[in-house]
Amino acid sequence: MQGVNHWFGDGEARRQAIFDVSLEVTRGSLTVLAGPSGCGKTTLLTLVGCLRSVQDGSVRLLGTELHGASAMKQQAMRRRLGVIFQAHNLHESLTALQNVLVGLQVHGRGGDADVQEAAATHLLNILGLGERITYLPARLSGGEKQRVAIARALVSNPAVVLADEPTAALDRHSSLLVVRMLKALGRDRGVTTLMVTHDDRIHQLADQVLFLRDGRMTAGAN
Ligand SMILES: Nc1ncnc2c1ncn2[C@@H]1O[C@H](COP(=O)(O)OP(=O)(O)OP(=O)(O)O)[C@@H](O)[C@H]1O
Repeated sequence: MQGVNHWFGDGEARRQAIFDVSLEVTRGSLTVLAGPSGCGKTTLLTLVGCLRSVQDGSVRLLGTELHGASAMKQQAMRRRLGVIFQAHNLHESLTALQNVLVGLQVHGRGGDADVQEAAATHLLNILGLGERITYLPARLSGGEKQRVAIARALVSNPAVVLADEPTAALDRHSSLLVVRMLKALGRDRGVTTLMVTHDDRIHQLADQVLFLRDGRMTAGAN
């Protein structure tokens, strides 16, 4: 990102939420975005994730400029991302496994159904949900649902993972598992993760921690 500004609302209600933000995230790294509630973390994630259009400044994602990118281009870029947001948005009528497989369909990945199912099952196993792959979300705890959403985001082998508080509902053991998994994906496959989290333990494991305050980058936690 270079010199990014962003506004919400129109007319009298128009407010600037992001002020001249520049940042760089290296391929394969785990970067944490931190800062108080309302400082603009989610806004930045949604700009990188092509979920909002860039209004001012430059956002380059995987070598592509997003400022001025067409809707089609933005859609194509979204297919290369794995997105984990706070609201899990699991389909209530689908099992854990089926919810993960939806992650592949959304990304337009064809291929052998058995291979896909094996990949999804493998991820759910690693995330400690092996016993629950046939459960509907209603029978899963908040943390279990969150892990299904994580598996869904990762199953399509995204180049970039964007995660907003992905470990908020997880205990210490599961949080560390998820972060170690993301770090391993970075090391082995060059997957880049940009994550919003308040969890200090994750800050310690990150390659880079960026702090925001009132929509501006700051030098450190304050
Ligand atoms: N859709 C919107 N319309 C108007 N204002 C918005 C909208 N989304 C965010 N804002 C405002 O922009 C600012 C940044 O919000 P944002 O959600 O990015 O903060 P955050 O750091 O992610 O907060 P939290 O940690 O509470 O999730 C806040 O002042 C918020 O009220």
